[in-house]
Amino acid sequence: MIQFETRERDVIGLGRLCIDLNANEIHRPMEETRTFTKYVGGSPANIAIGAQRLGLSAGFIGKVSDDQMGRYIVNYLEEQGIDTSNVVTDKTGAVTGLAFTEILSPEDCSILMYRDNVADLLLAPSEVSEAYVASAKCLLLSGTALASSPSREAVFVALTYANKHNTKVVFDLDYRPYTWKSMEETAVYYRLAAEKCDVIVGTREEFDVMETFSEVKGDDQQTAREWLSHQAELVVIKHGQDGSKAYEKDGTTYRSGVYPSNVLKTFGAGDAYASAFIYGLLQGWNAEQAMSFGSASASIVISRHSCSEAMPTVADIEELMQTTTAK
Ligand SMILES: Nc1ncnc2c1ncn2[C@@H]1O[C@H](COP(=O)(O)OP(=O)(O)OP(=O)(O)O)[C@@H](O)[C@H]1O
Ligand SMILES: O=C(O)C[C@@H](O)[C@H](O)C(=O)CO
Repeated sequence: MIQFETRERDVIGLGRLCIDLNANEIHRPMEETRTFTKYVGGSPANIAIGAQRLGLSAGFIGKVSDDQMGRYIVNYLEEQGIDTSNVVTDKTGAVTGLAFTEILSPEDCSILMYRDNVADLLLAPSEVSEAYVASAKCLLLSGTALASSPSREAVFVALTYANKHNTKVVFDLDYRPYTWKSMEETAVYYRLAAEKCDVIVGTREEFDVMETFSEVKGDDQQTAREWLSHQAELVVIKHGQDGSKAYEKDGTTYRSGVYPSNVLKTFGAGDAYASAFIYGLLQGWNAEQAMSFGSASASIVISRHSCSEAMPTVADIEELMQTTTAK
C-alpha cells in the first residue's frame, strides 16, 4: 500500500490543459460533422477534475493561452473547486491545444489533435514551485508533458521537488504519438521520468513504447520487474476491455475486471480510471480495490459524451458497483 504524507492538498496534476471539441453528430465521420460541444480536456486536466469530483482537493501546475480558451479553462477549473494558483498564462501568443473527437461507433472513436505552438508545452522549470509540489500528497504526471522543452525540464524539476519532499508521483504514461518526434525519444524520456516515480500506470502498448530499449518484450511480469527495480512501488498495466493488473515490489499481484458499460465512446476511460484509482490509493485501499473503483469510473465516463464533465461522484461509482458485476 502506498503511504502518503499528511498534506494540505491531495493531488496536483501536471501537464496539458486543453479543449475537447466532441462531435455532437455521432456515428458519422468528422467530415460530415457540423457541431461540437466544448469541454475542458487534456488527460491530466481530466484526471484532476475527476479527482476533485470525487471529493479530493486538487491543484494543477500548467500553462494556458492568453485568450478566451485559456480563460475558459481556468474558470472551469475554479468552478470545480480546483486550485489554479500555479496555472500560469502564456505571454508569447501560444494557443490552447484542441482535441476534435469523432465517434463513428462505440468501438471506433478517434481524436484529431491540433497541438502546434501549444501553451501547455511552454511551462518553464522556473514556473514549478517547490512549496506547491511539497503541499500535496501526490503529483499526477502526464507523460505528454515530457514531449518537448521547456515543459520537459519543468517535469524533471517537479520530480526533483516531489522526491525531495516525499510527494508520491503517479506517472500516467498517456502516450500521444502526435506530440512526439519519435518513439525512441519517448522511450528515453519516459524511462528517465519513470525511474523517479512511485506509481506507474499505462496500457500495455504504452509500456511497450517506454520499453523500446529494454529487454522486456510485451510481458506484463517482466514489465513490472523492470520498473519495480527502480523507485516505483506499484506498476499498473491496463488492457482495455480485458481489465487491468497491478504489481507490487513484494511480488503481490492484483487483477481487476471491467464493468459492462453502455459505451458511447471509449476515450476518457483511462483518465476516469486514473482519477478514481488515485482516490482509492488515497483512501488507503489496496491496489485491487483502487483498480476496481477506477474500472467502475471508466465504465461510467465512456457511456457519456464528455470526459472531464462526465467524471462521476463517489455515489455514482458506488451505485454502479452495487448494481453491476465486473467481468
Ligand atoms: N469497453 C469498455 N467497457 C468497460 N470498461 C472499459 C472499456 N474500455 C476500457 N474500460 C475500462 O477503462 C480502463 C482503462 O481503459 P484502457 O485500458 O483503454 O486505457 P486507456 O487506453 O488509457 O484509455 P483511453 O481510451 O481513455 O486512452 C480499463 O482498464 C477498463 O477498466
Ligand atoms: O488528452 C488529450 O489531449 C485528449 C483529451 O482531452 C481527451 O479527453 C481524451 O483523449 C481523454 O483521454
